[in-house]
Amino acid sequence: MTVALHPSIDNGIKQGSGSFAGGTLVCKCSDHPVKVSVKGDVAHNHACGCTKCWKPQGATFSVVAVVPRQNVTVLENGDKLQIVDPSAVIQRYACRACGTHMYGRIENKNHPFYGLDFIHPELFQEQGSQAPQFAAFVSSVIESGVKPEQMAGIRSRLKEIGLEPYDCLSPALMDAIATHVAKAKAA
Ligand SMILES: N[C@@H](CCC(=O)N[C@@H](CSCO)C(=O)NCC(=O)O)C(=O)O
Ligand SMILES: [Zn+2]
Ligand SMILES: [Zn+2]
Repeated sequence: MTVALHPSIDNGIKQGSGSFAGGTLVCKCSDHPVKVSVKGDVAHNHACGCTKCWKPQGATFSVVAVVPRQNVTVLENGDKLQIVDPSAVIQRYACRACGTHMYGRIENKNHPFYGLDFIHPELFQEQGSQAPQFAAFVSSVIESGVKPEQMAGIRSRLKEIGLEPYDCLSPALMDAIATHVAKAKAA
């Protein structure tokens, strides 16, 4: 049986159009859904195995990307949003009714990713946003109950669909974080 990762990638990665102009993220509520507008395409889209990122029912990974925070605007039913964990680095705003995370925001101005919001592109009503590029925090799925002996199958399935598995972020993002830290130390 094929390993289930996430419904939006289990049947293969659908490439982005390359000209996605943005769209509207919609939560899972049939009544008064939360709607969030995002201007422009997403960046660094990836499958994430960490315990904190929102996953749809039954998924082992989330699919999460970043956008500039000034491009994110709550359009409708924002009164349903609440912060999941105010002490987390990424403050995730979730719908109180259905639990869907609509956006995650970093308020620490010294954080390497300050200025970027985390969103789940599968919630776009529109098609064509950037496809996932890699898989992050893969070993962390064990913290959600995956058995260590399942990891070889999970890593090989990720590679099969074109997502290189990493146990933290991708080398490019880890380099960006280290560069930020080095500059902060030198200042
Ligand atoms: N093993 C932990 C890892 C959690 C973690 O560090 N997650 C990252 C990536 S989330 C999007 O890629 C992170 O930056 N977290 C900060 C935060 O969640 O506030 C686990 O699985 O919980
Ligand atoms: Zn909802
Ligand atoms: Zn995550």
